[in-house]
Amino acid sequence: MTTDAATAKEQRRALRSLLRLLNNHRLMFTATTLLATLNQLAGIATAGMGAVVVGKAATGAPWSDLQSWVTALLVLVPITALVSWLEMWLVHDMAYRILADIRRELFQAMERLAPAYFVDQRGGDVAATAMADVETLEWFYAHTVGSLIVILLVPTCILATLFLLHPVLPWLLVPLVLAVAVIPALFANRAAQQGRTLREAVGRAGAETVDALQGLRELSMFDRKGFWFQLLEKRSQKLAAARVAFGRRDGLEGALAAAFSSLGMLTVLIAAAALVSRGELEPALYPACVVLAAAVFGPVTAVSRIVAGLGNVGAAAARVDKLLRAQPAVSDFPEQAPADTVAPTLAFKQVSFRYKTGGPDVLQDVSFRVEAGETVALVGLSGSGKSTLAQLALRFWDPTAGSIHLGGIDIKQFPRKDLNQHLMLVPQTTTLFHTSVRENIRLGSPDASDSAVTLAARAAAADGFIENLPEGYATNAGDRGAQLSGGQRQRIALARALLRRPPVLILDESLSNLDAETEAEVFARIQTKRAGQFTTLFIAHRLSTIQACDRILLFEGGRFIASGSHTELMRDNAAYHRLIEAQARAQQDESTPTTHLIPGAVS
Ligand SMILES: Nc1ncnc2c1ncn2[C@@H]1O[C@H](COP(=O)(O)OP(=O)(O)OP(=O)(O)O)[C@@H](O)[C@H]1O
Repeated sequence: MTTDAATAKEQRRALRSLLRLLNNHRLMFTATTLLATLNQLAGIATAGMGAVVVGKAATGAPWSDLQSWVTALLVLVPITALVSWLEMWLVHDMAYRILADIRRELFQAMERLAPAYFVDQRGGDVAATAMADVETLEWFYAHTVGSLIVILLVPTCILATLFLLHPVLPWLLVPLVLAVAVIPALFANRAAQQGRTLREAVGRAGAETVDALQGLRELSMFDRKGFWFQLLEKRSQKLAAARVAFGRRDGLEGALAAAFSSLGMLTVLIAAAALVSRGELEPALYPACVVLAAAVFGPVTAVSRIVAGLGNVGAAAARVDKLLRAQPAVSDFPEQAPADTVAPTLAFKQVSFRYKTGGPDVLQDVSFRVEAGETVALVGLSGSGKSTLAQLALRFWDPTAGSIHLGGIDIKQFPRKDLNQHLMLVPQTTTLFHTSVRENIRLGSPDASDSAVTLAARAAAADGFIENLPEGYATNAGDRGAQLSGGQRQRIALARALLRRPPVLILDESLSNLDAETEAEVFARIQTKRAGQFTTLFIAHRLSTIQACDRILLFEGGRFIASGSHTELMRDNAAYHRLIEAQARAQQDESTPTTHLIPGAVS
């Protein structure tokens, strides 16, 4: 099978799969299909009856002969308009309801797939699928599915009417009708490939635009705005070229359909004229024959145009379907919580992990246990696997080997929402939303009272600066927290986590943007709120934080190599000793950040 044919097959499968969404709107779909058929038939009947009136008037029929036709026409015209309006209304109502259903399914899929699946995806491209690709499907639901049913009904009715006028006439038309119907099939594979190129170009342009917007500051600083705008320009041109190529083929199909339609009408025009001159057809019916011959091509051409556009719609459907059917990195979250109460202990048992099959082992045979109420520091060189450990504990990924236990229970036995109740991660970089600081803190605890929010902010040492913001807790954090400093964003993220009172809390360099004094204050407040009761893991580079923890777990090259207090490790462990010496050297060097264990390792 050629690539084009495989693409077309994949798109047909995606479109078939999206047909299932009509099931929830069966009544509406039946009504719109009936209305579409009625609309077509009423339009053709109006044209046909008009032609009869013309024919009769031209052949000198008396007014009494015309009166009933004219009356019927006067009734039919407003009914046709009404049916047409109803059809347009209902068909779009149905289509946009289905688009809302698809977006709902897509957002559910994104939730299921996050975060592992999206590590390899471009945000703007995924956004283009959720917005532009879904919008493209409107054409499929509003103008394709019902119309394909109408194509079978309406031309059959017209050909039957022509048969009644003279049995030869429909047979002259059938081959040409079939030719018009077959044109899109001849171009289907090409159309599918062009549609795919077009949708990919839309996605890529979206991804590049989002990248540029998010990185405008960096592009400005490094004087690369021109380069990036050139790239955007190139993407735009590629998108335009994809649209032109699609339009050129689409236009050719349209021209061929128009040529066959005209040929069909011309054939009937000549043949009916010959029949009239031989006395086999009433002269008064001659205009009606020509009008019906033209009308038979109306729906066929319309559907041929619709099918010609299906390459674009099919490609959009394939992108939507791919996201809907993607498999999450972690599956089988059970429905039932394994226990009512869970002790806040965390244990890694012989855990190994690699991000990709065939990739390097990021963690190798890691085993350790953190007891309830302990405050532990995870320490190691940059890239030694500390963040990976934290993400495995949250089940963003599953270990390649070994297991992770919360309160003695394998975390695979927890439903996702339950696991998130017990275990919370404040990542290195956090996202604040374009809403008030209060709502940002309340993100994971929507029912929390204002005073609970204030207490959480206090525990994160965020209360002081929040109260000084122009509108206090009601101040908008800006787009992704743009109106706050890095340290302020980190403390809001910490308050957000503390508000949920997670039994096990992992802070992944979540205080790295704070100065040493503020970090020490935040650390002390966290300890006051949690020590002895809850378990806290600090992934940290700053010596003061590391020393203040009950225990230090040392990692090197993806392996857990030692555990103990600062004094014990300084005494017994050469690797730890080296790390601390590096820190001491850094402190002596004024040009080097003095508060970090690994120079330049703040990520
Ligand atoms: N999504 C990913 N896909 C493939 N490799 C990854 C991915 N994320 C991290 N890695 C790799 O895994 C290794 C461990 O990374 P990790 O972020 O866990 O280290 P870390 O100890 O937290 O480092 P740092 O202190 O700099 O934050 C690194 O070599 C990194 O390149």
